[in-house]
Amino acid sequence: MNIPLIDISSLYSDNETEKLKVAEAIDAACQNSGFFYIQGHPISNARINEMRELSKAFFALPEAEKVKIDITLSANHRGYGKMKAEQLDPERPGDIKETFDMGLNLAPDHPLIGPDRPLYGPNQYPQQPADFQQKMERHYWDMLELGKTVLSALAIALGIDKDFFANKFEHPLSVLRFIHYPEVPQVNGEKHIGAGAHTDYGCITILWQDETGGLQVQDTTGKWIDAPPIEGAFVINIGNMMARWSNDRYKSTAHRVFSPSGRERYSMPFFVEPDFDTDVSCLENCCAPGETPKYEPISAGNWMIYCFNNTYAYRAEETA
Ligand SMILES: O=C(O)CCC(=O)C(=O)O
Ligand SMILES: [Fe+2]
Repeated sequence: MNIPLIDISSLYSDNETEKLKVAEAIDAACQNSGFFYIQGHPISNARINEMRELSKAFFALPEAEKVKIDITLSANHRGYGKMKAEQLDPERPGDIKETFDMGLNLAPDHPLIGPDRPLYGPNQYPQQPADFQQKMERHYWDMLELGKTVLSALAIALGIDKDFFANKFEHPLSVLRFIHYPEVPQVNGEKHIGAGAHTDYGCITILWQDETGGLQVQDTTGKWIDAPPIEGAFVINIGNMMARWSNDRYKSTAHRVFSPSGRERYSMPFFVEPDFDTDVSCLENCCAPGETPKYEPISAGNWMIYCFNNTYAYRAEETA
């Protein structure tokens, strides 16, 4: 299994032949490992450094400050997730990481908010620094544009209307997340897992990771393959929603963060997820005539809720 590095710059040009080449490279990667790197995207190094500093400053706040915006206080799954709040691999203890999640910031009285769509609502932000919200939201929208650009190539690759995905992000469920994996000393030579083995829930994930390394992807034989950091590149992987849409033409592959060194690490995934009510059912050309699709239709939002309830103890208790 290999994880190719794909230059997507021609997706920003008018050259249809070159776009098609990018789409074909992405198509092959999504069928093979479900993972690829991108370069030639418009997110600058300066921006990444700015977000990196913001993340570091946030996690360095006193625990008492961070828990004021704890994710358990949010009706729509936003805010600070403390150590072990998330258990990605049900076979292992909670993840040794802390997180901050933000998304589309809707005022509490927005008409989309209600018991039928519990993932919509306001964000929770720390009080300091003062420009935290502005920086987060600017990056959120820029990452969403990047996500939509990659999805336009996926639409070409899947042979569907090139705007099929583009018009499904009016009120996206997409989430920008900071993750901090603290330094963990090795005990009895035991290897340390920061994020347990899991697949992602949404369409695609666009991941920035720092220089530490530790991301691993499982191949079809069960072996773990390193997906090391490449400067200036993002790692992109297919999530379950895209696997459902494509009837598993595209693979939602298990991955984890494994840290033999136990060294501190920061990462920043952007989960590209469409509007709550988006119908996720098998694409017409991903199922042979007369064949039954592998997955039942479901709305994007209900799928996300189902997934969150399985990985967060606090949510499982609420819904039990
Ligand atoms: O931290 C990483 O590199 C990966 C995190 C991840 O897989 C996730 O949040 O879904
Ligand atoms: Fe993941």
